[in-house]
Amino acid sequence: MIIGAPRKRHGCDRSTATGAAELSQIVMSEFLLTPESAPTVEDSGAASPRARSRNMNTPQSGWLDHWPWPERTFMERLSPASRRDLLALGTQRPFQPGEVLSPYGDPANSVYLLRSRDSKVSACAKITGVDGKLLAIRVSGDVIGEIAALEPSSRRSATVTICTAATVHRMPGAEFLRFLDQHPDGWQTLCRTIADRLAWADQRRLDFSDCAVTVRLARLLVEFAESYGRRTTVRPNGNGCDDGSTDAAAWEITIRLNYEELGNLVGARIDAIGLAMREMRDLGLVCLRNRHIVVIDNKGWEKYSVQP
Ligand SMILES: Nc1ncnc2c1ncn2[C@@H]1O[C@@H]2COP(=O)(O)O[C@H]2[C@H]1O
Repeated sequence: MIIGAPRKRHGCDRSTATGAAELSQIVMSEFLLTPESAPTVEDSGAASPRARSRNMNTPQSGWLDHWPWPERTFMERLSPASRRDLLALGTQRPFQPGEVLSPYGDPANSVYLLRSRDSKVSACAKITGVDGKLLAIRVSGDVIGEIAALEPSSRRSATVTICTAATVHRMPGAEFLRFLDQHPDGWQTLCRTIADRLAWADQRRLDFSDCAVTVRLARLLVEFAESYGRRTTVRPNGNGCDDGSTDAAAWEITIRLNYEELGNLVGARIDAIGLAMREMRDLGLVCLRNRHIVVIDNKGWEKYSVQP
């Protein structure tokens, strides 16, 4: 899933419109292409001998038959047979947070399938544009690098950085295209993924032009909580979240995002994000635990036309 494929549509009062400059910056960062060379995972050679020995072209891939792929991801949408065939392609290797999977402008065209190492914690990758601004997040079950595979003469449209320990299945672009051709649900699933991405971008642009920063952020946080939240309980104490057994139900967003990254996603400056977070904290809607944002189940979200 691409955070966040839109599930709800909301309008906003035009009186809360934000600057067109902010909007155009985000739009530009999605479409500008400037070739640039940087070392890539692909340039560092094929998979290590260890990784090759774990090539999924083995019957061992059967244990992934029951893997809990997150909802609306490429893998979740494929039929079990197609899923098995995709996992049998290419090689896999572990990645650590901070490792760059592919840099912006790179000419390589492998396709990557992201997978969590632990079925209870979703792996994530951050997608950043040429200006280093966060454009999107991909999680376990998503394919990454499909754009260059579709047009082999193009360069990577964004930098992809792993943000939690993950296993990455890598396959040559041509093999991925063959997979799509040979499986009835292949192309359809890829199109649905790209449609989600377009819809999300459209919704963000609507929000950017119509809604106040706090509303944009509230919607994003609730979407993140729905898609990537881990159920928990909290007793908010003003700043942090004290754990408690009988306290408010909440969702801890498993992906760590700083204010700058949140600002990139909703088209706002870091100080505006700080103010919006403070407002939500004061209303008992969010708190912070180990630098993870916790979204608290509270009627107060209705103020922003959302409810977790
Ligand atoms: N706006 C975006 N939203 C989600 N994923 C993206 C976005 N821009 C780029 N990507 C992904 O990042 C990858 C970078 O390499 P590719 O251009 O081959 O394919 C790209 C997509 O898989």
